[in-house]
Amino acid sequence: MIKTVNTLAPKTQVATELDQERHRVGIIGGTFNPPHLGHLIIAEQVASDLQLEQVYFMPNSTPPHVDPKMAIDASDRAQMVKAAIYGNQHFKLEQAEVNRGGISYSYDTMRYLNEIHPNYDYYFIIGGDEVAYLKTWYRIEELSQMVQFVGVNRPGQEHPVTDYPVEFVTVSNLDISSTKIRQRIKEKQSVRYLVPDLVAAYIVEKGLYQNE
Ligand SMILES: Nc1ncnc2c1ncn2[C@@H]1O[C@H](COP(=O)(O)OP(=O)(O)OP(=O)(O)O)[C@@H](O)[C@H]1O
Ligand SMILES: O=C(O)c1ccc[n+]([C@@H]2O[C@H](COP(=O)([O-])O)[C@@H](O)[C@H]2O)c1
Repeated sequence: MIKTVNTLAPKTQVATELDQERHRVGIIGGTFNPPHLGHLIIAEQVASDLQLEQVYFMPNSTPPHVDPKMAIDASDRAQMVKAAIYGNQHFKLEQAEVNRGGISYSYDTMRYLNEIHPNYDYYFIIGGDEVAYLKTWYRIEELSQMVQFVGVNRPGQEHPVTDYPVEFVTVSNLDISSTKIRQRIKEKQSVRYLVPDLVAAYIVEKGLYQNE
C-alpha cells in the first residue's frame, strides 16, 4: 500500500508541472470564404517570427461584421480550411465557432478557449487593416486582456492607430483576398496558386461560388 503511494507521488507532481507549462499558440479567425494562400503565408510567417508552437485556423459561424449572405455554409468553409492546412503539422482546425453556431463574437470564443486551455497564451492574428476597427468589436476591453493581438502589416505600411495592445508583424505584400477569388471563380478565371490545390478541387467538386 505504502509502495503504491510512493510510486504515484512523483508522477502526480510531474503531471502538475506539465499542466502549468505555458504554450504560445496563434489563432487566426475568419470567414475563410474561401481560405487562400494569403492566410497560410500570414500564419506561417507570424508563427516563425513569434515562435508559436501551433496556429489554429478558426472559421466563424455567422461573421459579426461581414454580410452573412455572402458566406457559404460554415461546414463547407471548415472543410476547405481542413484541406488548406493539410500536410502542415503546426496548423490545426479550430471548430469552436462552427460548433457553437450563431454570431461568432471573439470575446465569447476566447473566453471558452481560455477555459479549456488554461495553459495556452493566445496570439490572435488579424489583418493590419482590421486593427483600426478593434474598437467596434464586442467587449473589446475584456477581449484584449485575454489575448495578444497580432496585426499583420505589409512592408512599408504604417501601423494603424489603436487604443489596444497590438504586436505588429510585417509579412510579404500579398494582394490576395477571398473576395477576389470568388470574383475570379464567377468569371471562370483560374485561381491556381491563389488557393491550395485541395481547396480548388473542393470548390470544383461542390460547384461553389459559380453563380454569385
Ligand atoms: N492578404 C492578406 N493580408 C493580410 N491579412 C489578410 C489577408 N487576407 C486575409 N487577411 C486577414 O485574415 C483574417 C481572415 O480573413 P478572411 O477570412 O476575412 O479573408 P479575406 O480575404 O479578408 O476575406 P474577404 O475578401 O471575403 O473579406 C482577417 O483578419 C483578414 O484581415
Ligand atoms: O467579436 C467581434 O466583435 C468581431 C468583429 C469583427 C471581427 N471579428 C473576428 O475577427 C476575425 C476576422 O474577421 P473577418 O470579418 O475579417 O473575417 C474573425 O475571427 C472574426 O470573428 C470579431
